[in-house]
Amino acid sequence: MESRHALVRQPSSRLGDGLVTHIERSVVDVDLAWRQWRAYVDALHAAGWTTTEVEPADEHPDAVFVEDTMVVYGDLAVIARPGADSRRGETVAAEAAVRAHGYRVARIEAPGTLDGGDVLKHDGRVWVGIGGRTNQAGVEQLRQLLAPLGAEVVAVPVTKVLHLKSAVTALPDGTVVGHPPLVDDPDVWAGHFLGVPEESGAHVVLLGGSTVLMAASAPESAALFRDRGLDVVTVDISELEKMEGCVTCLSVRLRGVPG
Ligand SMILES: NC(=O)NCCC[C@H](N)C(=O)O
Repeated sequence: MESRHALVRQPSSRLGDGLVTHIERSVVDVDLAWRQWRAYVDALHAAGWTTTEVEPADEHPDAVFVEDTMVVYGDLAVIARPGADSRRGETVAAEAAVRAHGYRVARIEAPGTLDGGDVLKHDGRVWVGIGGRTNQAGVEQLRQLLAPLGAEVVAVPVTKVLHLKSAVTALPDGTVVGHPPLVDDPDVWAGHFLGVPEESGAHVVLLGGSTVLMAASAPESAALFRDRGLDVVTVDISELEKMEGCVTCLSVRLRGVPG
């Protein structure tokens, strides 16, 4: 069985000062955010995952969104170069954590930028969103780094939401799910795209087998997935959603056995 281990990172006490781009800023209850983050980590544990906490970075309000710090493929961790200046320093401790798990490490270098949240992987294909955070140079570097591992990197546009995985993620069978008004070009996944009725219904974390984790804010999408035979676990992440976060960006899933 594949390993099930995830990197997570505690929310900063300054979470409410994080970036918001496509939504209105609203007041974050940091204590509640903490409890919601704990419940998210508990949900991973309940599904059989173990976790490592990346060293906290209280000076980085967005550090809890640890997925953005890297792209893990096979035994290689590609350390991101976040598109937002305020997030650049988040990668240092994340790199240390993934190295400690035995992964080889490469880095996106200037002028490239790339956020992990812009990278959707399924079965040897790697779609990378070019938009507010990830640029063409970042995509080309990722293509070069992943080519020896057999991955096919496909660039896709992202203009309506923060990251590619704010728009689409993939179900266990490879069906790509997205809320149509927020997906730039669903034809990229022609024949494999499923529209969902809620924005956060587009965000699923694959927990193994037919189990997916998603936000409690998408009950109609959850019902749709249950009708397709999936086991759906939900968590309330309302305070993290206020900062444009979603279930995917709260962890880096390490599914392979490196080395
Ligand atoms: N992968 C993700 O969707 N990450 C969410 C990052 C939210 C954070 N406030 C940001 O703007 O960078």
